[in-house]
Amino acid sequence: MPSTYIGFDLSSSGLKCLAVTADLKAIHEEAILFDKDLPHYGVVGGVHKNEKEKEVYAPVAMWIEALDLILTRMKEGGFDFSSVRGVSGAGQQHGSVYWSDKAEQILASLNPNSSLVEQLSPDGFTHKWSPNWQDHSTQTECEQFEQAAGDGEALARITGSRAHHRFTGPQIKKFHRRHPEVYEKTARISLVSSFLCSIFLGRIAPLDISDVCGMNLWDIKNDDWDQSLLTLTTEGEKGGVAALTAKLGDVERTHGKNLGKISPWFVDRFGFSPECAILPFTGDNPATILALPLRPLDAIVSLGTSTTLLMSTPTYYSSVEYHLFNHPTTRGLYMFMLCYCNGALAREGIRNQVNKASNISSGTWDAFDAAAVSTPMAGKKSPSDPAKIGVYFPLPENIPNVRDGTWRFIYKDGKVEQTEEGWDIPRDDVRAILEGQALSMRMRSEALLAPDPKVNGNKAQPRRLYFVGGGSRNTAIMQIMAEVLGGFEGVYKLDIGSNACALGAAYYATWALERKEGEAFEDYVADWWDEENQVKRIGDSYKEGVWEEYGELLKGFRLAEEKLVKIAHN
Ligand SMILES: Nc1ncnc2c1ncn2[C@@H]1O[C@H](COP(=O)(O)OP(=O)(O)O)[C@@H](O)[C@H]1O
Ligand SMILES: O=C(CO)[C@@H](O)[C@H](O)COP(=O)(O)O
Repeated sequence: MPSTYIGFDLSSSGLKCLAVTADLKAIHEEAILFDKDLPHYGVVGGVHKNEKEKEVYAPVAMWIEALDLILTRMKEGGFDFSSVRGVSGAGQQHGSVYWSDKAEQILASLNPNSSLVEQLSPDGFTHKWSPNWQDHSTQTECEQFEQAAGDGEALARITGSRAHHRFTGPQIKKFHRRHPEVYEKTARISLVSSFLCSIFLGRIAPLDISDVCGMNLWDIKNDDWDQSLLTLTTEGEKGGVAALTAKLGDVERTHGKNLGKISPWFVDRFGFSPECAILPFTGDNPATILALPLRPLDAIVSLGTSTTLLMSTPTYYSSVEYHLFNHPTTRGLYMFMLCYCNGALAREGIRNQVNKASNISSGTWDAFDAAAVSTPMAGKKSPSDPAKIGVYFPLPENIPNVRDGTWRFIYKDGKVEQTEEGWDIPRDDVRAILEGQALSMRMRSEALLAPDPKVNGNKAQPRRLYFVGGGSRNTAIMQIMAEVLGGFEGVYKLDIGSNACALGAAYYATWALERKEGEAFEDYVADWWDEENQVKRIGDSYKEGVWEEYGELLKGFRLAEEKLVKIAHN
């Protein structure tokens, strides 16, 4: 049996695991879906919601039980854990886990005859929930963060992002305001990525240098915590900054560092080699960019619960419009990200309405897809018809920062009007949601894709457009989004697209252990990259005339969004 390397993805909807060999061939995939496989937690989409307080949170015990279950299934399926040389992983970003002072001792002495959940929960934690990235309960804290830095732009210059409800700094500040005695009793705070890593390591793991940028606390350029933001976070809390930095622990600045050997619990219970190495675990989006040999101007659209647009860039050019994170493997590179709360769930909402209108009861995508491809661009049956523009936010949104709702517009002769006149609802909503989601991404990535006469001529579009995530199973969705976004070298989907994040984590583990002295991650992946088998070309993305016509529609979309922000500002 050749050596293998595994990557985990602890995402919103489930826990996924993927194993590769040193030449980056995927050999095994496994997934646990929280709603279906662990129904006793009563979650929907992996989370609980308190609508009144705009809180969204997940049970930490469910994640732990999922880990035991996924490994059990792999073992029962015949997976040979003794072949695993290294483990890495990824976690949904921004979520935090609150460990008790007993946690280190429990982690270090796990009994292989008992499950993880029996041993770690509840004594290992001071709080049994982890705030989820869909949480919108920290408006006050976000305002304080931006004021402390000067404004949103200034905060983005320091931390890579303006203040966001889901970011861990504002969440921790709210946590000690709401539960001061629980905060005080908390010995350590992990991100979801370092939480999962800690279980494998048998001690609390350091935070990852990329994932730490999702906290609004890390000064990216100075490579350290921002002291004034830590002070703000701990305001009114008697332990102050010293207590918080002790709870947060170290941030691992060495990319690909071998953090130590796997905890004996995994050796005894599942047959891992005692020599198996644990590598840093990063955020789900940083891990996704590791699943492909991304070059400058290549863009990934990840169609998961959240919908994200990801790029790798050497330029630290911050803005309130998007996020910059440290690249997970390469110093001096940054990950550019747009992240929408209303991704897959919003698309599913329209799908359900279309199915209901056609008396289709199951969650199939056929009627949605048929409506998507048979509706003309912007719902215009003839050139003189007004264009239809729709914005669908079943959840409050970050981009732009507005409340939940649905807004329909028509656009003609340079003017937008909010109206449902002429709309065939829900049929026209299908094309409108896909175009609207892609137009928003196009509008906000234009600066990074600035025209370059040597590369993309005079068109602000990506080189290659890659689709990943659950929605990359859907050709109609990808086709329409690709027409809006362009991609002068074509549109591709990753073969294991619905598991890109776990794949990126498995590549990270492989590179960390197998690289030659000083070999960059990009070079390692490029050496083993098998274009024919790892990606599928879906077609030409840039269609002359179509992309330009969407450029015209973008002017209407911009006006519609301006109107919307006025009506629905959070
Ligand atoms: N055939 C399909 N067409 C469109 N969307 C799909 C299809 N299959 C799955 N999805 C979407 O993929 C989403 C899950 O994607 P995934 O990347 O696994 O999510 P996450 O990593 O956020 O947990 C589901 O919410 C579903 O809407
Ligand atoms: O909040 C963000 C990124 O800022 C989300 O992308 C989360 O990281 C969770 O993603 P999924 O589990 O939905 O893919």
